[in-house]
Amino acid sequence: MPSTKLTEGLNAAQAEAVLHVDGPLLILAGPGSGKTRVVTHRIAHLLEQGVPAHAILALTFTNKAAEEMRRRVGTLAPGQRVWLSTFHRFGAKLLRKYGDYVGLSPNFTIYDAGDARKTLKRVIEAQRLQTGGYTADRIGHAISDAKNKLITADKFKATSGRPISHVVAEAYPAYQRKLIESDAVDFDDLLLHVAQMLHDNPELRRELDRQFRYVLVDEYQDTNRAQYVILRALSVDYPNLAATGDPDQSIYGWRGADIKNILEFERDYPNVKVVRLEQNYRSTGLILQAADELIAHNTQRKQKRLFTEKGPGAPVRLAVYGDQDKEASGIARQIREAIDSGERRASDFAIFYRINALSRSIERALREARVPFQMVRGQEFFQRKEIKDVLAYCQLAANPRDDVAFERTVNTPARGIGKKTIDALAEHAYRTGSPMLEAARHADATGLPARTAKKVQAFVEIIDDVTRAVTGSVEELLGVVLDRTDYLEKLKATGDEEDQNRIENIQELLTDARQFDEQSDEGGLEEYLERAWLVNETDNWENDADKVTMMTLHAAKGLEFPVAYIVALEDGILPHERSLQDPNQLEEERRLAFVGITRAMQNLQLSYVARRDYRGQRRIAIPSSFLMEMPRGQMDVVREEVEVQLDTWDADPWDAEELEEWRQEPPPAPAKRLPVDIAGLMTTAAALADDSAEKALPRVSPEVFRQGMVVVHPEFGPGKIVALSGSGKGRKATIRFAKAGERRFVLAHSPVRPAQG
Ligand SMILES: Nc1ncnc2c1ncn2[C@@H]1O[C@H](COP(=O)(O)OP(=O)(O)OP(=O)(O)O)[C@@H](O)[C@H]1O
Ligand SMILES: [Mg+2]
Repeated sequence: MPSTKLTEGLNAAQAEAVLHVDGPLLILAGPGSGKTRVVTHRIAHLLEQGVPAHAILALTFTNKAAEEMRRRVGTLAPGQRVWLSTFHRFGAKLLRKYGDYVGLSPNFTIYDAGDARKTLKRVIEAQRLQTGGYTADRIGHAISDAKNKLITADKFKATSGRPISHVVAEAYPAYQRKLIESDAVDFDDLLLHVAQMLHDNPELRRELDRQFRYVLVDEYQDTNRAQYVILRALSVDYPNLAATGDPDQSIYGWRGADIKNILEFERDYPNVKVVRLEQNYRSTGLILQAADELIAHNTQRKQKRLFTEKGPGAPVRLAVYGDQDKEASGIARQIREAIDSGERRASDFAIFYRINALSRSIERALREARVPFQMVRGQEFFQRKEIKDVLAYCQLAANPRDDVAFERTVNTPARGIGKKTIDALAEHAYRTGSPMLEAARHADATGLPARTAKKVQAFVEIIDDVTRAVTGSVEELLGVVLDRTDYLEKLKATGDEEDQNRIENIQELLTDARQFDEQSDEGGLEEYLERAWLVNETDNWENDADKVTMMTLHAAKGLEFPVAYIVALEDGILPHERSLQDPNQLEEERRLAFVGITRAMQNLQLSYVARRDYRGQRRIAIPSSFLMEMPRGQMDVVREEVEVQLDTWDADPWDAEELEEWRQEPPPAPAKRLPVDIAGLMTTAAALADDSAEKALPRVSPEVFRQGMVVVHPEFGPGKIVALSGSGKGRKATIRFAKAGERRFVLAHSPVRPAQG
């Protein structure tokens, strides 16, 4: 039986899922249990069973995941071209073909967030809509929210008690009309239009359902309403939908992802086969246990079993640093040493953070330690001004109704067409119901001064020339744009260093276009632009480069690394401050931490610092409440801060004798395991409020403390008691710390200990 090759090395549950052919299938399982592996093997198995490649559709959330799946299917079933894509690119493809169902031409433009926001602003201005003080950004978010929930512009209703909804009720339909008039869509439309088109046109739905007979979705827990409806519509007559997911890894609630989709799956397909995978093949036991205990604190979840046969492995390290620079250099040093000793290679390591802003000190430290690294960041290249400028010419040539591209290009590079002229053209376009390029074509009839009209005319001629070049290769087309606009020459002429960088970027764009022309068989400008606009955060990640990976926790989903670091486990960062008021959001933050922890295969370090410069402020950092929820007794607790404090001791006005005593018998030495229960490190407000956490604090009687005594505090380092008051549980101490200054503690609740302890 040929399929044994595909199930070789799989466990029974995995094999069962792989060999399942017809009928709905739901694979619910924790991290590292082989869900993604099952999807690829299942595709290969379907092919082996004689299912034609074009009848299989596999949807993922990032281009990288799609690419990786394509690669793996390629090795299992060489030469077969299955449709593997992200939801958004799949949506774009369908709309190119069937866009007339929703009023789009095949050349429609995809607006990124910036272009969409510009359009919204223009609409608000042109129609003089009352915004009630809400910014275009806020309104845009509300519209996006509605779209993700499949609430179309005509169905959106203002609700009393939500003032913004009254603004949105006016702005949303106007914005949507403008998009259609511009033959453009925003990202959300790529799903919304498709869902609507499938809903409104039963014959089209039937046709596509038949075409995509087998649909597979990985990371199903992150689907939103629109994606759910699309999947549902494609699996009515041929209900061969296979979804894999882990509700505990749902981290896109803020983008409308809805865990309910999993529950509805079981309702919509009553005869669904549900497979649970329970063996984790990725991580060692102690890492898994830390993850498991953390996620157990989420209330809205089902308990899952997950085991590993890898043994306990190394304990999870919990490292405390003085500040973010020490955190960064500490990590860089560890990595450097592991590489130098030959124990590890750079690509074994990943460093995760909650937000991109935290990456700066790490980047610097890795550079100083000469550790090669790659930072995975979104969209950047195609978001650069010069790149958007040049591509906007192509965009306008492809779609003459694209007013955003018109406004971007009409005076870039500067050709003496000012804001007044542009406003006059916009006004004329609005009145006559025509696109701005059309208004520009009749510039002499718009009442503009003759000289200005001439300049506008010259611009229109450039666009016409570019339009004639659209049928050629993308590289040639870009050549025509650069040639007709003198874009490069004008940058060269400024002599500005920034502009010289821009020139290099444009050259990189030309290279990118050349590669595209060579590789794509269908090719074409739309395809190229689509690729440019639908880039994901992880697109620039090279998984075969020997470099340390740095990325946000969101980007880390689905990946794995032998060694992982999660930095800044501090309240307000992870969990993010936005989530602190809302239990649902707090649970999503916990899932995000869970995703991070479960990326690690053999080693995991979690860290926080005592002081962090963040958002332009230096502040005392409070360890994340999530740390309290993990099995701290089994972690390796490492502090590097005390040493630092001693180094700066001289600045302190304490007497020399006392200092000498300190040096001879130092408190917890750097980089050594503390005898203190790690719970003692957790001085969060939560710890004080939470009875069980309090019990875990080291038991030192408040009566032990004396005036003048040298004590140590896990965050602030060593300090000296300068005042005492009260007694028993109410005994309070004022302690002066070398760096953090004077602070007051209720001793019974504080982790302060005598220095010798
Ligand atoms: N039966 C197996 N035998 C050996 N290794 C396996 C087996 N199944 C999966 N693996 C390996 O375990 C690791 C995790 O698998 P995979 O990435 O498919 O898990 P996942 O469930 O998709 O995880 P996540 O939820 O994080 O996306 C991979 O390195 C994979 O190759
Ligand atoms: Mg996976």
